[in-house]
Parts: sequence; structure tokens; C-alpha cells
Amino acid sequence: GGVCAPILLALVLSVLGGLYFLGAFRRRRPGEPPLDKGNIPWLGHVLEFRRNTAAFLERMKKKHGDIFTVQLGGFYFTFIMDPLSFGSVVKEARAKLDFNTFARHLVQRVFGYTALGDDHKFLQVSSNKHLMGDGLVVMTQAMMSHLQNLMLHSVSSGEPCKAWKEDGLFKYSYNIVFRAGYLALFGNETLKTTGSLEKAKEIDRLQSDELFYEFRKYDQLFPNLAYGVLGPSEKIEAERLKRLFWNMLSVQKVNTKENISGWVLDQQQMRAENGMEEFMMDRYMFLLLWASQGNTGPSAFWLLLYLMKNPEAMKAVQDEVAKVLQETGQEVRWGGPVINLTRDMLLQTPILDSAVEETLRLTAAPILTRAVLQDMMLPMSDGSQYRVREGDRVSLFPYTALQMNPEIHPDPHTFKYNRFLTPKGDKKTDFYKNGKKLKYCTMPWGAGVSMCPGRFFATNELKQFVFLMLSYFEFELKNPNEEIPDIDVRRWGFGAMQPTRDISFRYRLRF
Ligand code: HEM
Repeated sequence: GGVCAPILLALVLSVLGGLYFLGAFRRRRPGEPPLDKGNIPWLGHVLEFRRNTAAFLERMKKKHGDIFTVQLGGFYFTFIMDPLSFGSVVKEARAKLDFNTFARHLVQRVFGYTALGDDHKFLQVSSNKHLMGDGLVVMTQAMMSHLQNLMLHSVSSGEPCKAWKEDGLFKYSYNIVFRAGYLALFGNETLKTTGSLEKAKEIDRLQSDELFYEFRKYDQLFPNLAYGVLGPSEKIEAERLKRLFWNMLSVQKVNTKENISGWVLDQQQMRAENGMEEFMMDRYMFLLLWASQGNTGPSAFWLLLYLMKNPEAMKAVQDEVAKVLQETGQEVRWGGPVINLTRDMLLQTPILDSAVEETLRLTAAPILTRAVLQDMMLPMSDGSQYRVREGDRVSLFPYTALQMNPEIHPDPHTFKYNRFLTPKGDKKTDFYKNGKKLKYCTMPWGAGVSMCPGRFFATNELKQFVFLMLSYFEFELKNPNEEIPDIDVRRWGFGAMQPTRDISFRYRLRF
């Protein structure tokens, strides 16, 4: 027996170690939120979570209430479902709850990008300068001219064409907004390299269209890529696409263009000054393309679709657009000057603002996640508090907790274009739960340190797109009775949602 004992001991230890690793011994301790490990060791609830995040969290909320801890692929996530208690996560000091660790991981896996120590600071500095305030004036102008070029090109070849054109509404909206956004941020071809202005424009159109085509393939792989569950052939495809984008968006290529945005240039420069190698910056360019173009196009689709399905809303927005144009003395006609829609004009559209916010309430569904760096207490709005452990994660899913909460937004599944307007027609910001005013009434942009730095630019893009659609085109659904497509449930947690299918529409010039 003397020989067997150490072997047996080792065996027992490794089994115990394995069980420990699989989470078998974790128990809810006093003061901790309800713990729901799920039936499968280690994986926990991850399959159900991945299949339909919103449905899973809804179920957990019914079972456990406003706070609970679930096991997902080896990690313990504590979800807070009471929006009045979000502050404890959104405002907590970085020493306790950290956004970077998690983000760095994801960015490494999905984009092959290894961040510098000051990476996030560089992003914030350049975003504050170029995507907000006065910097936004320049960006809005660039976006405006690219949108009009692309939109008008598709209905004319020199001469205006009054025939109806048919397309998928999702494909059309995403394509136009993606390409215009890309050109506005990453620059356009120059007269110098192409020989003529027409040629430069043509190359921009073709290249941005090709980029969009490849981007959509990556887009579709993205949810599974982010969770690390791609099949073997999908993995190869994702790898191929990544390399293609690093190449198409390389610093060297981008820098042959003109009108490159300060947002892109400053970030390149700050990284170069801090010793980042060029191949890594190429990867960063793809990350920027992803962050800036993956959400706005799908949101533009939903906005236009909700307006088309709600004639009263459409009429209200149309009147507002006409008024803004009239007040600035602009008349839209063929061969006339292109519309000059400035950032200041975009500040005069409360109805359209409300329609945008309502659209994002219904279709933007990010998960906010923070790593717990030390054992800590999470205070809740009712005065109670819960203990969370170092190494765990704390998450918010505002879509279920806030945006679809019938106590906060009555009749939450219905699009109401004036939900965010006061009776006087101003922006409405007072929303309540249990009689207490909420800090945020929707959270499509996330919150706190990682809040979307592109939110003002993105809102402008959406408004510009609708503004131009209404000014230049008549458009309608091919089948006006067709239902609004469902949300593709595989993308919960990634920002703007996409539909399960496209919906046909037709459009033609108004004049
Ligand atoms: C409707 C359109 C958009 C939506 C719904 C959206 C949503 C979001 C959300 C929810 C996050 C935060 C993720 C988190 O907390 O982890 C985020 C991050 C980010 N967004 Fe947006 N976004 C949109 C458009 C844009 C645009 C147009 C740009 C740039 C021009 C942009 C640039 C970024 C960047 C760089 C980040 C990373 C921020 C960080 O790491 O701190 N986004 N976006």
C-alpha cells in the first residue's frame, strides 16, 4: 500500500482541484447576491445566455429579483437589474471596478490588437476633440457631403432619373451610412493620385462598397468570435478577413488620402509617438472602423423603418425637416446646390431627436461589464448592499432593466416617436421608478468610463441620413403591410441590434 498512497492522494487532489476549477464548491456566502450556477459545471448558464441573453436575464430577474450572480463559462457575473442602482457600477472608482482588463482581452481576441498602457486615454483625448463640440462641425460637414454624393449617385448618371429603385431597406441604409462614415473618418482619394476628381470619387465609391461587402461578413461572424466559439472554417474565414482589413486600412494606405479626420490622425500620431509599431497601428485602424461603423448603419435602418410604419411620426418629422430647411432659406431641387445641413441646424430638431432616442431604446442593447479588482460592497437604491468577490464580474443589461421596463416606459414594445418630448415639445428627461427620478432613461451608449465617445457624431449621422432621405426621395415599403422584422437574438449585448431578415422598399427622386 505504501506505493499507492501518494498516487491515490495525487488523484484525489487533482479531482478536487478539477471540481474546484469547475466551480463545484462555490457557495453563496452571507451578504452575497443569490447565486445561480446552472447545471453544467464551469459552463454554467452560458449556452442559454448566448442563445438569447435578454430572455435569460428576464428569467433570472423573475427568479431572483434585482441582483443575482450567474456562472458563465468559468466566470461569475453579478447582474444588477434595478436601474436606480446602476450608479454603483457606473461611478465606482477604477481601483475596484475596472473596464480595461476586460476590454483589452476582447480587443486582443477580436482584432489582434495589443493596447498600450495609455491607449484608452489617447482614445478619449482625440474623441473629445474631434467627435464632440467644435470638432463635430468639421465631421458633420464631411459626413454631409459624402452622404449626398453616395445617395444621389445611385439615382442618377448625370441626368436625374425618376424611375423607382428597389432595394432591401437594411442593406441600403447600412451601406450608405457605413460608406459615408468611413470616407468622412478615414479620408478620400485625391486628385493628385488619381488624375481627376471624378476618378477619385469613383474609386472612393468602389472601394468603400467593397469594404462594406467584406465588413458584413466579419459583422456576421462577430458575436461568436467575441465569445470565442467559432467553428474551424469560420475561424479561418475570420482570420482571412482580419488580414484583409489590416491591409485595406493600413496606415500607409490611409495616409495617401486627403481629408483624413483629426480623430484618426491624432490617434495614429499619439501611438506612433509612444513607440507603437506600424503593423499594430494597422490593426488599430480596423478597430476604429469597427467601433465607428458597426452600429450606426443598423440604427439608421430601424429609425427609417419605424418612421415608415408610423405615418403620424413620419409626418411630424417631415414637417420639422421642411421647417429647418425653410428657415435657412434652402430649396431642394435637381442641379441646385447640395443641402447644407450644419451641426447648428441639427440642434433644432427635438422631434427627430425623440424619434432617434426611441429607436435606440428599442434596438440598442449593450452589456456593460466591469472586472471586480478587490472584494467590495455594491450599494442598492433601497439601502441594502451586496458583497461581490475579487475576480468576479459585474454587469448591466439596460435593455431589459431599463429600456423595456414597463414601469419606466409604459407599453415598452410600441414605438412612440414623442416618448421623449414634453407636452410643450421640448426634450423630456424626467423618468421615474418607484417615484424616484432616473439618472438615465435609456442607455444605448453605455455609461461611465467606457461610454461611447462617438455618440454625438452617431446621433448626427442618423439625423443627417433621415433628413436627406426625406429631402431628396419619396420612399415606401414595397409591401406596406409587412410586419417589422424580429430582432436577431444572437447579437444581444453588442450594441445596435440587427433584424432577422431584410425588408424591401422602393425610392425615387422627389423632383
Ligand atoms: C448608433 C450608433 C452607436 C451606438 C449604439 C454605439 C454604442 C456604443 C456602446 C454601447 C459602447 C460602449 C461599450 C462598453 O461600454 O463597453 C461604445 C463604445 C465605443 N464607440 Fe460607439 N456606438 C455608436 C456609434 C459610434 C460611432 C459613430 C463612433 C465613432 C465615430 C463610435 C466609437 C466608439 C468607440 C471608439 C468606443 C470604445 C470606447 C471605449 O473603449 O471607451 N461609436 N459604443
